[in-house]
Amino acid sequence: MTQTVFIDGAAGTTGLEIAERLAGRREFSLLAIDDARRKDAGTRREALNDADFVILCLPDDAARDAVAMIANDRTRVIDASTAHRVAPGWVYGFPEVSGHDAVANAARVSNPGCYSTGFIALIAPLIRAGLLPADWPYACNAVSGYSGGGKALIERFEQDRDIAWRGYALGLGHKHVPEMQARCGLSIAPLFSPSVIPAHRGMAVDVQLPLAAMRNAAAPSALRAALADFYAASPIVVMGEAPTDGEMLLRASDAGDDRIELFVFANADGSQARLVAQLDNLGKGASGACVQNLNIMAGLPETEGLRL
Ligand SMILES: NC(=O)C1=CN([C@@H]2O[C@H](COP(=O)(O)OP(=O)(O)OC[C@H]3O[C@@H](n4cnc5c(N)ncnc54)[C@H](OP(=O)(O)O)[C@@H]3O)[C@@H](O)[C@H]2O)C=CC1
Ligand SMILES: CC(=O)N[C@@H](CCC(=O)OP(=O)(O)O)C(=O)O
Repeated sequence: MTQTVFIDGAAGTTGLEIAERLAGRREFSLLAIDDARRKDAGTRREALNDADFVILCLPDDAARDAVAMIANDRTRVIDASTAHRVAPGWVYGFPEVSGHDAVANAARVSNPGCYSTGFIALIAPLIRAGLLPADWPYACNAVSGYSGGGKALIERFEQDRDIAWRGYALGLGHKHVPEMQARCGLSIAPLFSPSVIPAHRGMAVDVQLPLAAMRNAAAPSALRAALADFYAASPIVVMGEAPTDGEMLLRASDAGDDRIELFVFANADGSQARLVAQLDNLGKGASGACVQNLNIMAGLPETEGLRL
């Protein structure tokens, strides 16, 4: 049976990429609203209540408003915004970490932030396995392609070709920190330093571990083995091949896909390690993850329509 999907915010960066991934899928039909009425509350309310599934690709306040407009208990929601990622009653839409069954049975799913996806993929399984401490002040650097900032940041980077690097969230209060802390079960908020590079898409998330100074931290080989074991069944979260030439590259021309690759690097005596996740901010970092969650909620194979 065909199920109906309404993407609220379909003209935005994340929404457009979801629509592309759903194009040609016979299991779903998209409810479209006239472009001139896409911000009209009455038109949206009708579509929000008609659809079997709603995917919110909106700023946080508009996402909260959209949820409040749903007046039936049939419509199921995936919210790509930050609004509900640590909210009670919402399942965190990272099935590999939250559990596929939890997502499959949920009425409300919050799609993870792009940076959070990298951090949580690396850290959550290792904390759970007792191989890293939950009470360590983790530090994380990350770079993102500018599409991570939506239409406004795309326009800015495409108009000012002179920006080579943009550091931000300099008050150390990036909006992804609460979900990183909560979903990894950390007692101390991670110190998170994001930045943007002049590439349309792509992301690297990098966690530095001074293992010798940490209580109850396992050796790099054990960290690598535990991540490989935890994600062994996943076609989406995979261990990357260690580069043989000593460098990792993000290429501005990279088309991206919906996987995330994890790496564990270490020094010779194993006293220091770096955990690195490489992903597409618009793939597993946003639109790919939305489609994966939609598939699971609809009882379909999780990789249908994904770019793997
Ligand atoms: N880009 C990314 O890599 C990621 C984005 N996200 C999240 O996804 C959500 C969407 O982001 P993104 O696609 O990048 O942002 P964009 O700015 O590209 O798109 C947002 C869209 O929402 C529309 N919109 C704004 N307010 C309303 C409203 N009241 N009613 C209806 N439509 C509205 C905008 O309209 P208009 O076209 O007129 O501006 C725009 O088309 C955000 O919460 C973002 O944080 C999450 C993970 C990664
Ligand atoms: C490069 C850039 O600006 N990135 C966005 C996060 C993108 C993302 O994950 O979005 P949400 O958490 O908003 O859903 C930012 O840092 O605000």
